[in-house]
Amino acid sequence: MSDGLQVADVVVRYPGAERAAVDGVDLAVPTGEVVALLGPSGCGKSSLLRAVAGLEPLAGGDVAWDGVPVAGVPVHRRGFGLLFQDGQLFAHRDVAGNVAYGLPAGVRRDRAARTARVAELLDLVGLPGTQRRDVATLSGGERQRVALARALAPRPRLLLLDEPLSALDRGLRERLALDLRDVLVATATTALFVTHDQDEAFAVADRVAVMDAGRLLQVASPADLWARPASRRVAEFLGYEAFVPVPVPAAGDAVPPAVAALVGAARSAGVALLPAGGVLALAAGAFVVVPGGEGAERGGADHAAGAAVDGPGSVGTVPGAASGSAVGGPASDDRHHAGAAVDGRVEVVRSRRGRTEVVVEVAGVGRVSALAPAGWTCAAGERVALRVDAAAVAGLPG
Ligand SMILES: Nc1ncnc2c1ncn2[C@@H]1O[C@H](COP(=O)(O)OP(=O)(O)OP(=O)(O)O)[C@@H](O)[C@H]1O
Repeated sequence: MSDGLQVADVVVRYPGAERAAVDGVDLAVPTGEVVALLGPSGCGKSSLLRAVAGLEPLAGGDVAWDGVPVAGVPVHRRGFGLLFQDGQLFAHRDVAGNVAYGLPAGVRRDRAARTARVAELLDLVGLPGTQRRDVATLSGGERQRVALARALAPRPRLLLLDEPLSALDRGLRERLALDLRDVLVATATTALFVTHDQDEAFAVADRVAVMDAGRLLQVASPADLWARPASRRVAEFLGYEAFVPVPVPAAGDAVPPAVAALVGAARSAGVALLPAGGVLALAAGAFVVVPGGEGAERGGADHAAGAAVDGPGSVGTVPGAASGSAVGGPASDDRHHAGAAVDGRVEVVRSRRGRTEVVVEVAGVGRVSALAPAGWTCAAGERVALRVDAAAVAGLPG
């Protein structure tokens, strides 16, 4: 028998709606695991969460805990905790009163036990000593911490969180996402966490379930999802910004140097093998600016010579290309050389967290965001040398 939450072929349909909001979803969340439901607005994340909670009726499928269906069990009897975007604190109770509200009746009635447990929960969420604070005086982040303490108070067997951080500003959200993960891990809480923010999903969850148009597209650990998105749709949603077909092998076909460099670097770095007809997905940072243009000079030879496909799913340089900048061949395991063959035209220069990031137009690839070393900058219109960072490149099926 499986432990934890099992969602089997669940369908949620709203009256009058043309299509189901949740359309046959299967998902398991074993005890102790934190799973993020990630997807664009309207894809059905909240509907699925609410169906698990018992707040929406199932139009099909089953929800079970430890193998026992919970469909007939009322919301408050499921042993599931809920936390929403607005923690919905009780304005007429202080912090301790809000947290204590979540405690089981036995603990709530025992004054010493209640005091101790409230203090323990407030320590856990990083708000020690705030018991007597009026909740109206708390910041948005503090309010959500209190709401989290209240939700954890009854030790729910499953905590359902619906965009709990989305009302907060970005910096705070990032910090709270990490704190939230720490709290869930420290309390061994099984959790299903809805978000539309990739970074948040990756920061909080053990596994991420990517959802689109009522269906699950892929469920994997953050690292696996990032390295091996199952489809272009998933990759787009994770933030991959350019897609380049892997050249189909045909002796003598010219391959743009940037594409040759990408394929070479990806192969060298062990990116999942690229079948002929597959696609390379590039995230911001797949190209990195090489200051001083030393890469462009070396790349000049490649540029002039062009490159050619040399085997199934692989790319190499044509005979005559400078060997120091050969790309993609079995003998070339050098990312720097691979990338040094490439240059691009800067279209936009912007600053991100004090570092320069440029949008470059790269022949054969298109517009991509390239990262620059600290302290470096340039102007729109300049050509810059680029190298490939295979950590921001993934292979997709064609
Ligand atoms: N109570 C409702 N009645 C009718 N349609 C609804 C209801 N709630 C949601 N929907 C519709 O169901 C679909 C899925 O909505 P849902 O809120 O589950 O998506 P979501 O992924 O959580 O979106 P968001 O991130 O914007 O909250 C949408 O098309 C939405 O308009």
